[in-house]
Amino acid sequence: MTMTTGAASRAVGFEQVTKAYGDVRAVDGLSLELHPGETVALLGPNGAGKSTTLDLLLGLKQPDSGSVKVFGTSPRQAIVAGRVGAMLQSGGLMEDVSVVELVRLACALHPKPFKVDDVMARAGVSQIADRKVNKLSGGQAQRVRFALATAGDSDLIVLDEPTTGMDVSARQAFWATMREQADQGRTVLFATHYLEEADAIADRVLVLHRGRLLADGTAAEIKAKAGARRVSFDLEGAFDEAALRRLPFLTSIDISGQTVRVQSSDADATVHALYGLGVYPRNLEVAGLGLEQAFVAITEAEEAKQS
Ligand SMILES: Nc1ncnc2c1ncn2[C@@H]1O[C@H](COP(=O)(O)OP(=O)(O)OP(=O)(O)O)[C@@H](O)[C@H]1O
Repeated sequence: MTMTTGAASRAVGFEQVTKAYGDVRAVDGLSLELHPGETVALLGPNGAGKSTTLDLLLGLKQPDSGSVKVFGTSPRQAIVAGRVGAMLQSGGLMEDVSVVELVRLACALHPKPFKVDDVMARAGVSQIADRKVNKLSGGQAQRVRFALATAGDSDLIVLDEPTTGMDVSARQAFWATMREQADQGRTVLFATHYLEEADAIADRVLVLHRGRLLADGTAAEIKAKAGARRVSFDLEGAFDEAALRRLPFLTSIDISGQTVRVQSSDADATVHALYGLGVYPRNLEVAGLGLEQAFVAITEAEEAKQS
């Protein structure tokens, strides 16, 4: 991938990056470029390489080969320059300090800090300013990590499973704030297992599998890539279950009483064949896959290819 000098200084790029632990290739020839103002979700099954990718991006791990550039410099240089804010899953919070003391420290360390009160308010931790950080609930600790990640005017915000442990209103407030950050031209990259969040929030979705990029596009493009559609209908009276199971292009079928739900790689052909069985389906619905089903279809197809 080649970038012009101006674009390179604004972009975040992985070029043919590989990182192995013994025999396990956690990241395997990964190339991608992230742009200002993008909100990007990083998805993948357990062990796909998401955390390793974020660690490489933050300079916490070094690639075995390939290069990681953050705004045209190394991840370390970008962090020292205050261009990166991060919220990691495991990042322990200091013991025995209060929330406001910790946020003050993060602001003091940032080259382009925001006002402590603003950071606290944005992260929704003003009410617990004097609480010791080792006495916080899981969701409160996440909000404090969020405050630390947004203590200054960074250009890239990296979030690993940011909403784990947050209640519904905390999640909504969190994502509204992240949307503002992206609207102001920052790049927001988050790894998540909550596919509905990726669907609702991300402009771009990256699907990792065994360290490789399986899909890269909008949520709608990823759903289309999976190809399959959902068909559901009700049948009256007795019907031939075996014949239903033999319908063409089915990738899955679930028969529950009189209700049948199938997933088909060619819904038109499946529905046509259904009428050919001489049954009269009621409440027939044909719908695209949700991001979660598309994700499962894409990763399972890849597993099947590799085994
Ligand atoms: N320090 C390590 N030593 C050895 N193997 C590791 C190490 N860290 C990660 N791995 C392996 O590398 C692969 C990628 O792990 P990684 O944590 O990046 O995946 P992930 O997508 O973040 O997974 P999860 O969704 O479970 O958090 C896995 O097979 C994991 O077992």
